[in-house]
Parts: sequence; structure tokens; C-alpha cells
Amino acid sequence: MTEIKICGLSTPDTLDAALGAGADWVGFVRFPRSPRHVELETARALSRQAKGRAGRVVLLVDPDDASLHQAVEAMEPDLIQLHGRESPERVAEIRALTGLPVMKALGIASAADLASITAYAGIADRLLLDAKAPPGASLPGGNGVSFDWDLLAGAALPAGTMLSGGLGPANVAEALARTGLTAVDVSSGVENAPGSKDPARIAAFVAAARG
Ligand SMILES: O=C(O)c1ccccc1NCC(=O)[C@H](O)[C@H](O)COP(=O)(O)O
Repeated sequence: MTEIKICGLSTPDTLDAALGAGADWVGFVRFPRSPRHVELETARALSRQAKGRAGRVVLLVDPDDASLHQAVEAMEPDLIQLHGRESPERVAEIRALTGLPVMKALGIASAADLASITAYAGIADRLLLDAKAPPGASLPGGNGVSFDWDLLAGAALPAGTMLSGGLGPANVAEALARTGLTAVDVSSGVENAPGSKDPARIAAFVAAARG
């Protein structure tokens, strides 16, 4: 069955919508510039709400040790998603510091970007392939843009690699079929405004991904 992560949840109601729809993973963004950013106490409460119902992911961007420990203490996540410019060495260090599995997001725009897959495979527990942020974008992710999925044809992708970037109810089935991947992540494609998740779109996404 397709593994689904809904990222950027920030309210109890929309978190319930994701859990009720059958999401495997729910993601909470800690990045103040993002419209999906959750303050620490909100993140703590949302993570408690999801405990035992789905895997809980904290999304961090180039965290220093203090903010890493703060997020881990508050949220007790099942997975840390690193969505910045963390080097392979820093990914390994964060795994060692926290004892938690790490998913490293890699920005893909051209065939040259596939080299990063080799660089992080075997270091990160999972990889997330996202579209590279467009020039001038203020966020490194959650931009609602796709990359050319055909770039992945013939690439050696580690088990569990997750696809993201510009996915939504209308294109997720095609993305899965074209890439052969079995795990997807979505944020803006299930929103009705930046940072505002839409329960109906979440349900439609899950149904389309598993249809
Ligand atoms: O979503 C954000 O606001 C965000 C902010 C900073 C770093 C990463 C962010 N999102 C990363 C995700 O996991 C998204 O789900 C992924 O980029 C796909 O986003 P979208 O194209 O909007 O579905």
C-alpha cells in the first residue's frame, strides 16, 4: 500500500483529518518563515495527539544542536526530516546526537542533482526527493512545484525513498506510476490557502494515492 505523509499540519482539526484519512506520517514544520510553522508548545500538543496513530515527523532546516534538542524533547518524533543544506556528515551527527532516524530531503531540478542520492544513501535512513526551490523562493520546500519525474528513470533509489513536490489529488496517481515509488509526501497540494490544510483535499489525496 502506498505510504503517505501529510506535511505542515498545524491545527488539531486538520491533524485529525489526516489521521482519519489514514496518513502513515504526519509532519510538523519548525521554520519560522513558513506559513506552516508551529510554535514549540503547539508542536508538543499536536505530536501528542498523533502518538500511536501515525508516525510523527519534525521538519527542521539546518538546525543547530540546541533547536534540535528542543524539538526532540517537545515532540518525541519518530523521524527527523532535514530540509536544509545539511551535509552528509551533519546528517550522521544528528542521527548520533538524537538516536532517531533521519530523512534527508534532496532538491531535484536536473539530472546533475541525482548525485546527491548517492552521497546521502546509507547515511540518512530515508531520502525525500523534492523539487528544488525556485529561484527567489523564500522557503526551501512546500512550494507546490514538481520536478521532472522522468529524471528518476533508471536511478538507483534506496528503499523507502519518498516523492514530493507539487503533488495533489489530481497528479499523485500518475506520479506514483511514472516513478515506481511507493511513498509520497504532500503539503500545499492539500491546502486551500498557504498554511491552511483542507480536510476534503487531504481525503481526496489519500484516496487518489491508494486508488
Ligand atoms: O512546507 C513548508 O513550509 C516548508 C518550509 C521549510 C522547509 C520545508 C517545507 N516543506 C517541506 C515538505 O515536506 C513539503 O511537503 C514538500 O516540500 C512538498 O511541498 P509541496 O510541493 O507544497 O507539496
